[in-house]
Amino acid sequence: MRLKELSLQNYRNIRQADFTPCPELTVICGKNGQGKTNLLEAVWLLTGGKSFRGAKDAELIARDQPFSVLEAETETSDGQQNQIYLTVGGRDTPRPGRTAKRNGVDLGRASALAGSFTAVVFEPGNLSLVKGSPEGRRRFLDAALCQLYPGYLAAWRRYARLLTQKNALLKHYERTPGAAQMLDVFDEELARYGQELTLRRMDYMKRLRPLAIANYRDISQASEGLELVYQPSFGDRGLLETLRESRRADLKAGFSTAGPHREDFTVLLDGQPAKLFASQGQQRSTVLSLKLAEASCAQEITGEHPVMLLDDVLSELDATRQEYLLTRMRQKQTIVTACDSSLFHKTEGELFRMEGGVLEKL
Ligand SMILES: Nc1ncnc2c1ncn2[C@@H]1O[C@H](COP(=O)(O)OP(=O)(O)OP(=O)(O)O)[C@@H](O)[C@H]1O
Repeated sequence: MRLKELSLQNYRNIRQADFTPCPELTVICGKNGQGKTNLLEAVWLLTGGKSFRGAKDAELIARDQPFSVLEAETETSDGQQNQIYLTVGGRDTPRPGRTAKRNGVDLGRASALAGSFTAVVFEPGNLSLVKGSPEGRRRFLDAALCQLYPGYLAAWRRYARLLTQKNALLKHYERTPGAAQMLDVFDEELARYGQELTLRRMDYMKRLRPLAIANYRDISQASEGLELVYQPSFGDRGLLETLRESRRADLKAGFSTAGPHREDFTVLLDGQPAKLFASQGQQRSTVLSLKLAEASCAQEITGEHPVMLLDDVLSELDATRQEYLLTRMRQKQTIVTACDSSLFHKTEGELFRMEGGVLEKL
């Protein structure tokens, strides 16, 4: 996958910019708060996903403007070109929110762009993948699986809705006539969709694990070993049996205590839980290994390597780890932001400077 051109108007602090990234490594350098991440975020929006910073649509529009416009040309590895036209409109405009056209055809919501342009983003917030709550690790797997299998999102939504309903019933169990039978029905349905989610996650982990381990070995020059262990919520007897066995615990807790919404994966470094012991640099190396593995998995499954968007990736990495990344980044289209451009002078990447929302090729 490749981004050939992107032009922006009134996107956050960027009034107007024309960006032609290199087919391999492109570096956006500049001081803090100049608009480097804003540019990466704009590229990410072309995937149809929400802002990776969790921003609301209105925050994406330059402060005193009614809407922003993003126009892009992308190309797949077999030469298929797509023209993407995406607008973010304020509440009072004729097209509020994020809407998109692809090759002149109106798609309505920008989320319908999913699949036409793919990217994997690394941003400093991802560091919580290692030390943060299981929810972040589940979100990492779910986001990757939603991009790869459209059916996954549908099953996930069904499961989430059923879970909310079951939890509401558990709260009002004593006051609801026929509650036990209703719980039986919920558990059967939850098991149906939940089992699908867990099996997909485990299958994905099987692919991701060796790639992430190899990436970590390369990044760290084999100075320590990564291991990932998925913890499914059920064993050979299946999810339905586990849900039935958890009934008493569910009633006591007032919520559903078992299922894919409680699963997690453990990250180990040299056999020790990274959650407890990983240093800043080791956390960063772990997340990078996972993100690079995510991109390789996508290529294995879809045939298309996503564009890598790496925000402030090199800080806290020692010189050996930085060098490994800089050489590896050359192989696929990668857009990196950095405050310190000197690191990139040894590479063949193209350099841009972002200053006060103005992008300039160096
Ligand atoms: N909707 C908006 N309208 C105008 N300016 C905005 C808007 N949203 C954010 N900004 C401005 O964008 C700037 C931040 O840009 P960005 O997050 O891209 O910084 P950065 O160059 O990546 O910096 P750092 O190196 O610190 O991460 C801030 O000055 C902020 O005020």
